[in-house]
Amino acid sequence: MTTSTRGTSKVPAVLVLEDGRVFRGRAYGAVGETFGEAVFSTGMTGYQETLTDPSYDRQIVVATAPQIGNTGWNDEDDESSRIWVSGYVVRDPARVPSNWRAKRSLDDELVAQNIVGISGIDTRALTRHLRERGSMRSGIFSGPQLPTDAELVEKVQAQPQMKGASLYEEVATKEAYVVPAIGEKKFTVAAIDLGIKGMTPHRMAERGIEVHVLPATATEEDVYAVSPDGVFFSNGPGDPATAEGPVALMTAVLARRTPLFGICFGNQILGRALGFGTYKLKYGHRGINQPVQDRTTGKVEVTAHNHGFAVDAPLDKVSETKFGRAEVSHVCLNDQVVEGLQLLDQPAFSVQYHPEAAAGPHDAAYLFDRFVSLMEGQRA
Ligand SMILES: NC(=O)CC[C@H](N)C(=O)O
Repeated sequence: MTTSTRGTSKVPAVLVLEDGRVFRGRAYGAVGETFGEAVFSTGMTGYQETLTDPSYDRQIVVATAPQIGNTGWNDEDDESSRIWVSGYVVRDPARVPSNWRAKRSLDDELVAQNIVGISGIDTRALTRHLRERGSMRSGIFSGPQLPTDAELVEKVQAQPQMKGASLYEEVATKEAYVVPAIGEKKFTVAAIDLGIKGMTPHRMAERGIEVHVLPATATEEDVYAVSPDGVFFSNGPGDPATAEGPVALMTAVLARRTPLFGICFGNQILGRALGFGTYKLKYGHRGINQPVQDRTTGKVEVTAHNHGFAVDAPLDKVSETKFGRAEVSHVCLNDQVVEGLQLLDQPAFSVQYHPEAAAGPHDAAYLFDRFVSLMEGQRA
């Protein structure tokens, strides 16, 4: 049974990590139990976009910003049809949301969508722990009577790991749909939904692209049935090493030399289609303040990230792949992680981060223009 906590709950809650560390707090949102990979996000704004991003499926998100919920919940900013995080960890929840667009409080929305959270946690200590030990399996448990910590740790340790998890089919649309171009239609794009965020087709539509969003299981025939000028592969949850179907589809698209753009999971799939490996980062990149350098121009941009895996490609040389020469186009300046790939002999590129970034920043929006240029180039 779930009840609203309104940020003032007295119901005890615990966050339990798989290495045995336990944080005690109070119930926030729905009361009950939930499991997921504990990951921290450094965004100080945009929690509604974060919580509704399908790439957070099966993750318990820790907000490093100490106050959460101040602007409540509105009917405009969702990135998909529901909240996908499996749990939410905050320090100091707002008791009274205040924003002209707010329709309800964040904790009421968490209750309505049955999302178990915890508040009153020292999120700074927790983040430092995850930074030192790495992201790990965790659980939130709330209620008047909780089992012993040892029993809860055992429950957490029985959960599946994120490494090896195949989740994109679970979150993707089952039916194809069309997002019409805004203004004059200039291009048609087939977008493979692996967990797509609503802002992505919108950013394309703003540039005169009619976007045909196709299920994750779409075939080469489904893609070419819409006569696309370009093909897009979206962000998505889980381990890219499991994405055999999308890698095979992308390989077919590359063989036909159709202009191609990928974001996040889509970047990892391009990496794999080119023959690179992927690996799990210790604690990932999540937030809206990550510095990335576009090595093709030398410019540095501040960007939105949400990834726990990365592509293993050489930074210091052009690679020969079965689709010609490829290079690392973007790199994260915090840790030199690969943040983008581009082919030099055909029109295809991808980035590991989020140019659609609904909550901003918008430094990377030029990447959608780059995609448009590739499609224009192919027509010329
Ligand atoms: N936002 C995404 O597409 C994330 C991709 C992948 N699930 C990762 O964690 O790296």
